[in-house]
Amino acid sequence: MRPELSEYTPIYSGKVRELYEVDDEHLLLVASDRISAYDYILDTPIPDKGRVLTAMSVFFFDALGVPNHLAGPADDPRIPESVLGRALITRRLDMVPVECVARGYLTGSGLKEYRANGQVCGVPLPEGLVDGSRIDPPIFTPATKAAVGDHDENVSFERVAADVGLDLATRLRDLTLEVYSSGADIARERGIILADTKFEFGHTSDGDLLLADEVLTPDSSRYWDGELYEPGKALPSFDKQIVRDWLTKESGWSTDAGTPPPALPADVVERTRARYIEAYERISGLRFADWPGGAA
Ligand SMILES: CCOC(=O)Cn1cc(-c2ncnc(N)c2C#N)cn1
Repeated sequence: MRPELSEYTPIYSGKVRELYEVDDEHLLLVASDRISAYDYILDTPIPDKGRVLTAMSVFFFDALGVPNHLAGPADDPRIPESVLGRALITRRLDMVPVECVARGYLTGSGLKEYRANGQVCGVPLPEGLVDGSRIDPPIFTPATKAAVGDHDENVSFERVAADVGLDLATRLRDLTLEVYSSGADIARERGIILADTKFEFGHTSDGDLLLADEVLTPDSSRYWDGELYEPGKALPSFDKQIVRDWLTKESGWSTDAGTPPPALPADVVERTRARYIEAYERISGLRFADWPGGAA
């Protein structure tokens, strides 16, 4: 008999995920079906999004072989039925307050900084790069965690070293670049480009540094369709572009409307759900139908 979610104490609620306390040593990390676009949380959920992204995290945690915070399988008996398949039991860590970002392609806030001063987070880049340019080797571009609703602030490696110490900053950079490169190689072999990603790390009570949070999901990374990539061509988001295009080209809403986006039509929801499942099955080589928590 699985416990009810109400038996666990909620300790954190993000835009699309929640964290609960299971006991002194363990947490329950829950991924919702909510989707964000243009800094709004949309009213319309994408069925199974939480389960697909949880499956992606587990695939990468297993594939990357890096010490991490997972403390049980996807069907762990401590996971309530209501969130089975979109929740994981994790070790409770002392989180390092750094958003550990790796970039293999120049876009987003990195591109904005590059255009202003030819570097990103203090890392100088070659001249002449444009939106979508490859950054090889990838770079570590950390950020400080912003308050809910704000954007994270890009900071330099030196600032991270000043905040957490040079040794830990160096380990965070090395691990971030190693894990990103390994994950990006796996995805690229299967036709999907992970342009950039954000990791979080934490310490155990014994002082071990573990990879935490979600890893290499479409919510923590930019997913691009490798078949569409051309050097210097910024790509639409593999998972969110259907929603973005409907919102800005068909719904009558616009990002400067000053009003929340409208509800999504059923076909946009279903095509978006299918894109998440396609990304998971292509990258993992596994069937989403085999993942726990599906309709009985
Ligand atoms: C709702 C999702 O959580 C976050 O966005 C960031 N966050 C992570 C923790 C955390 N805290 C202790 N131990 C952990 N294993 C974790 C993890 N993961 C807190 N906030």
